[in-house]
Amino acid sequence: MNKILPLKDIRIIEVKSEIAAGTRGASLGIDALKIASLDLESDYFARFDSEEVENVNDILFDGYAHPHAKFIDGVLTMEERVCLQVSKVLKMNSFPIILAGDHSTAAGSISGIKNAHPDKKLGVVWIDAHADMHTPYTTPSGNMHGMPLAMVSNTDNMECKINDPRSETVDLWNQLKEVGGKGAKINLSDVVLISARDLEQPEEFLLKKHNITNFTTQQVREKGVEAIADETLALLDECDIVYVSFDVDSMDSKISVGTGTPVPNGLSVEEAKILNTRLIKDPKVVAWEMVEVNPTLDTENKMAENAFEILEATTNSLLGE
Ligand SMILES: NC(=[NH2+])NCCC[C@H](N)C(=O)O
Ligand SMILES: [Mn+2]
Repeated sequence: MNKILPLKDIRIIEVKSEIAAGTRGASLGIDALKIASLDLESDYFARFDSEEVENVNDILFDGYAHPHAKFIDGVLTMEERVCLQVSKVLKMNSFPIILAGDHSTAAGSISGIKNAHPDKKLGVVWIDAHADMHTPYTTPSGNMHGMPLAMVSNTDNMECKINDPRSETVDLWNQLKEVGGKGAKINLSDVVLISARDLEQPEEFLLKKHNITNFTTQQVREKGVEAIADETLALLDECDIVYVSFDVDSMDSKISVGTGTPVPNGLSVEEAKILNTRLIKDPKVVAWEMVEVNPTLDTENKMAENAFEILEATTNSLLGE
């Protein structure tokens, strides 16, 4: 193992939270990545400082009280904690690489970025099988990992209302939208989706309403991964800074067995690697996140090994290696 001194000050933020997923085990994803790094004989986790955000996973034992926003009280606590940590790392002039369990805490990451850069226009690249734009009023499952982009864009999507959440749920939802400061942290029109292929009607509605681009897996193949990365960044041209969120379920269900909501027709490991390594080279990108590795659904830690390869390659690309 050869030690390489980091050029940029990278800080790893570990968020072992899994309360907002529909299946159990995503909190173990970060440790699965560490095991993968050892099996692949990498010194990755010795190279960077890392800090863990304390989780509230114990509330899972009590059962949920809000059917249209399961464990929303815990989600609120986690968003606040992640927001604080991400904001702190950015204010230290470091680059946060966030390794998280379920995708809901990406709302905390985005709020933290906005908190550190209140005057900058923030764009989001969301590489995911899902659009994660539901609200308690539209969710088919009540799982809040399907809602982070609605939380940070101050979206209720009442036009597509199908659920009637209780007033206690609505109160907590309104508090969630205020984490890191009042009002929207991003505009949905400043989101680019890549490989989102399992959307419900309320999300399709938002895509149309805000003119959101969703590059399909087929387009990635036809145009080439590099071209898609460049087009994505060009679409966010008016944004001052960019956050990249990589949900491992963006990869095809043949490889993404070890994740809670796998979907066919996704990216290959190689495509995901090229995409992330290319995107992170853009100086506008201020934070990168990987989520939803769930080793309890996997065999022989395959997903974490693939995901780790992408993590290491992406980090090296950031460092210019
Ligand atoms: N981050 C994720 N894996 N999200 C999956 C969301 C699935 C579905 N749209 C739901 O709301 O339940
Ligand atoms: Mn997701």
